[in-house]
Amino acid sequence: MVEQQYPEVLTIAGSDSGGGAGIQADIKTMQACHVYSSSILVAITAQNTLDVQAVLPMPIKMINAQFASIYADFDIKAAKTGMLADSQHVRCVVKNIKQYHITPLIVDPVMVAKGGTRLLTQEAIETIIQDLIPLADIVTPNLPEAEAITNMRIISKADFETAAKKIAAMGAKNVIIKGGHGQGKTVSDYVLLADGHDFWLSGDRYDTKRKHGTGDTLSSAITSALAKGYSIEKAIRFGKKFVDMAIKKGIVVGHGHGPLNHWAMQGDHDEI
Ligand SMILES: Nc1ncnc2c1ncn2[C@@H]1O[C@H](COP(=O)(O)OP(=O)(O)O)[C@@H](O)[C@H]1O
Ligand SMILES: Cc1ncc(COP(=O)(O)O)c(N)n1
Repeated sequence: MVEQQYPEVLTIAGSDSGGGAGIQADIKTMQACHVYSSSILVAITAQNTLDVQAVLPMPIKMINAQFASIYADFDIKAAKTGMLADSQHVRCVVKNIKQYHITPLIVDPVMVAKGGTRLLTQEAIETIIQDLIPLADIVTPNLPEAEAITNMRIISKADFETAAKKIAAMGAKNVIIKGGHGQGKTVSDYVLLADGHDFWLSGDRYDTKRKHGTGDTLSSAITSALAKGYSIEKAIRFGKKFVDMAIKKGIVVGHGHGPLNHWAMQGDHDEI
């Protein structure tokens, strides 16, 4: 008999019944990155690749109970947040993050699903800014999320840099503004690190509608890499490579915004 230990990680997010985004994308990514994933469900969605058909936020008591269960038993090396539904649920998650001193923490401020359904109420954006972003080691907004958080339009490279500085001033240590919602042959994410060092992560923009769960996959790969002891910069670079491969080597599932291929880096033993 052989026993092995893997770094333990946690995702605090919503369930996607279609398996492409949310908790399911997180767990698949973490598994592929060879870390052990635990999960706290904040909301359940009835969802497929076409749209979100229904949303049910979990009772607050049940969220507190999940945190208590996890932290009574596991040695969580890194955690991430995803869909948090509304202000009350953001505040509940914040309370638990403080209570259990959860760090490093990656905050993916999920607001709207690819199909257009809101996954966070408008008023909760302010709660995320006030209460959650200051706790983030890394915050990973996409373009519309970064615009909502900073209340500015982001078009030019200079706009990305200004917006990232604004988010850093809100208390996030490191900021990634993802460029997936932009235009052009390449897709570029802008990274501003805590020490002021900044860089762009650019790659081919794949012409595909199979991009459901790209943000969840990126933030989960980064969380996994941090749990394995990578530096912030190395973890971010690894995350980008993981999501790039997972989009590039697509799989055929569903009739709409299809999921990614979380097996894409399997066998890449240098990286994983
Ligand atoms: N068409 C694409 N081709 C290659 N990479 C992409 C594409 N769309 C998004 N990405 C990458 O996927 C990650 C998530 O980006 P984005 O889609 O903007 O986030 P979200 O899923 O939160 O909306 C980023 O690293 C981005 O560069
Ligand atoms: C439960 C849940 N969490 C997150 C997303 C965002 O993923 P995407 O932007 O790819 O739709 C989603 N659709 N559902």
